[in-house]
Formats: sequence, C-alpha cells, structure tokens
Amino acid sequence: MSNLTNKNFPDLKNDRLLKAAFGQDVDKVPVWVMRQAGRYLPEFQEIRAKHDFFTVCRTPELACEVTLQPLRRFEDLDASIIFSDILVIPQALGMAVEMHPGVGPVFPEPLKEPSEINSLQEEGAISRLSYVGDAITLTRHKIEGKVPLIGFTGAPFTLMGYMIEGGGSKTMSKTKEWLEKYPKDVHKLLSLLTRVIVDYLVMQVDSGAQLLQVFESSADHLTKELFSEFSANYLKEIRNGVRSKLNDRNLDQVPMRNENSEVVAKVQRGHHPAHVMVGLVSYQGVTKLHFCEKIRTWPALSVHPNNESLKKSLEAAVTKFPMTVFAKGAGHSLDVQAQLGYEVIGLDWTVDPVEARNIVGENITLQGNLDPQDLYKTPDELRKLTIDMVQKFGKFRYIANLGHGITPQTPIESMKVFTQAVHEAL
Ligand SMILES: Cc1c2[nH]c(c1CCC(=O)O)Cc1[nH]c(c(CCC(=O)O)c1C)Cc1[nH]c(c(CCC(=O)O)c1C)Cc1[nH]c(c(C)c1CCC(=O)O)C2
Repeated sequence: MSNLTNKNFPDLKNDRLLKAAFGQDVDKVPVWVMRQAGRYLPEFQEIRAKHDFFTVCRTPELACEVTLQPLRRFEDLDASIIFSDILVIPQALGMAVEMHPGVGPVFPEPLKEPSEINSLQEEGAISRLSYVGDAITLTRHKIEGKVPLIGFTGAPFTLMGYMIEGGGSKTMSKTKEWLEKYPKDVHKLLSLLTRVIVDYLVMQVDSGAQLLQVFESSADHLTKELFSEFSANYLKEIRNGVRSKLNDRNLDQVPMRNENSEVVAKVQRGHHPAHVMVGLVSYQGVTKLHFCEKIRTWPALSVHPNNESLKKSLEAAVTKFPMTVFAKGAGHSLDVQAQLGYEVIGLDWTVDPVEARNIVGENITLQGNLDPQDLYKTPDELRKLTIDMVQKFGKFRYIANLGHGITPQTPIESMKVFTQAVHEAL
C-alpha cells in the first residue's frame, strides 16, 4: 500500500473546511454541496453522454475531471468530493450493479437469502477498489491545493439495503423483513461491510483524501431503536477502526507549531495502536510526556488547560483526518450520533440548527442543511433562506451544505447564489 507522505501533493491553500471540522476559528463559514459534481452541470452531462456512469468512476482521469468541474464554476466552494458512488463496494464484493438512466442503480441479482452472504468476496475487495485511490491521488495533484478533497463511503446499513432490495426502494420492505427474520445474518453482513469500509477509508486517506464522509442515506427507514441496533454500532466501529489504523501508521512525530513557527509539542505514536504519546517540548527537547489511553478520552488536554488554541491544534494533529457521519433521517438520534466519535455530524433539512447544537454540544461540528428544493426558488428567496440558516448555525464548528444531494434540474445560478450567500452571511 502506498504511503501518503511520499506523494508530494501541492500545499493546501484553503483549509476552512478542515479548520471548521476541528473546531478552529475560520474567516468565513466553509461551504460545499453534496453531489456538487452531477447532472445539473452540462459539462457533467457531456461526459456522461460518452461514458457509462461506472466507467467514469473507474477511470481516474474521468473521475478527476468530473470532480474538478464544479470548482471551475463556483469559486466560493471550499471543498471537493471525489467522484464515485457508494455502490462500488457491493461491486468489489462481487455483485453486479448497473446504473439505468432515469431509474438509478440496479442489481440484476440482489441477495435473496442469507446463505448468499457467504459468496461475497471480502478478500481482495480493497485491491479491486484501487481505482478509487488512483482517482483520489490524481485529483489531489490536479486540484493544486485549491481546496481539500473529501473521500467517502456508504455506511453498512445503507449498502446492505441496496444489496437486498436490488436498487433504491421507497419502503425497504425486503430489508426490514431480513431485520425481523434473520437478525444474526444481518449482523454478520453488517460486520463484513464494516471491515471492508474501514480498510477502504484508510486506503482513501493513503491515496490523499483529507476528510472522510460516511453516508447512511437510508437511516430514514429506521426508528431510534433500529438505528441504534443496525446502524450506530457500525458507524462507531468504522470511526474507531479508521482512527486506530491511521494512528498506527501516520502519527509518528507530528510537530505542533505556535504562531512563530516554533515547535511547542510533538504527537507521537504509543506502543499500542489505540494510544498516542503527546510530548510537550521546550526548545531544548522534550520536557514532559503525557500518555493517552484512548485518544478521544484525551487526558493530554490537561497539558495546557488554559491554551484553547493549542488544545485544538493538538486534537487536530492527533485526529489529522476528520470524519463526517451523515445519517439522513436520523435527526431523532442526534444524542446517539454525538457519541460515535465523529468530528462532524451532517444534518438533513428536517433538523433545526439550534436544537441540534443543544443536543450535540460544543465539541462537534455540524454540517448542512438547506432543503435541496430551496435551490428552485428565486435568487432573492434563496439568498435569504441561506443567510437565515447560516446565522442560526453560527460561525463556530459549522460547515454549510444542503440537507441532501443537489437534484438534477437545479438551476446552475442557484449554486452560485447559495455558495456566495454562505460566505457573505457572517
Ligand atoms: C444513496 C447513494 C448512492 N450514491 C451515493 C449515495 C449517498 C448519498 C445520497 O444519499 O445521495 C453517493 C454519491 N453518488 C455520487 C457522489 C459523487 C460525489 C458528489 O459530488 O457528491 C456521491 C457522494 C455520484 C452520483 N451517483 C449517481 C449519480 C447520477 C447518475 C448519473 O450520472 O447517471 C451521480 C452524479 C447515481 C446514484 N447512485 C446512488 C443512487 C441512488 C443514484 C441515483 C440517483 C439519482 O438518479 O438521482 C446510490
């Protein structure tokens, strides 16, 4: 597996997104849009007219080109997201997935019964996904440090739903039947997907992804109880798994610098994968070592109880690759989501910004959540709704976005109005 330190990526010029994810001060609220590369752009349609959807995903030059398209049009975008799809994972496990125009994804042979879980090919799945890594690496170079590049995955429950239903489903009735009838097999499948997802996300970071988003887009089918049982546990396992695998490899001696570029602390890997060592150094060398049993429990914060910005920088250095969980329709479980260890929680448009902040507290960044339908309103109305939203969330720990993906008929002008209004709002 390649090592990210050898890739010589251009320096990042706009780090608003990462700063907001870590709770550091930002000059302006960062903004990006789910599905910002997509069918509402004629230049995307042009590429899709020539190439099948999954061919675009599988061809790094095409995936890179499509990823860059929205950045060329909308100068206010503060992030890019690699062009791919959540369904590349079922493909890598050996299932056929086709994209039918006007219909969406179709699995010609969905899972019909639990015994078929055994024929999924877990081994080698990550190497069959190496084209995503190649697309990420190429894009990180071509983006020239303009904005960070987000990697992503589908979450286990959402992927399982597609694998059982054979495509999108309004009711998810087959999946719900599985939850009732075969809970043991369901957990076996969710665990398998979780293992693959952890390695897939680590591979994306190795390839150059700077923030990772996990899409639990089908959470809207789950009650609070079902969300806890079939989604939240796995989301937590994914966050912990990625954190400990990355810490194991990439944390050696990360220097922390103050405003004068002097090294004030070093973050170092401990002897156990889940441990890190934080050393405060004076100019002569290490003066004090703090051992953190679990990174998130963070006794190292007692290092400098009065220095908020050092705390934040230390946390950023230890975490390094922030993660976002977007569980669409799971606004009923924000309390649960706040316990999963993610730096950022994505909200759909049904959630009130102020209520969400009250529930999750001050240590998590919120992302969202304008109704994508609002992009069909007049520019003046859209600007007003956007400014209202940004003012409700505030500048602290906030990333502006829609509450779900942008839809195909959206007027292009609306993207300009939305992204500009976010930057002008505060
Ligand atoms: C559920 C899901 C899928 N894919 C994805 C999700 C989770 C996010 C969400 O809930 O929207 C994730 C996804 N899919 C796509 C991206 C690209 C990155 C981005 O710009 O955000 C991302 C992040 C491209 C895409 N994925 C797809 C398109 C459009 C297909 C096309 O070009 O023909 C794009 C641009 C196809 C797709 N892929 C999927 C569906 C249901 C569809 C059909 C959607 C539709 O028809 O509107 C599965």
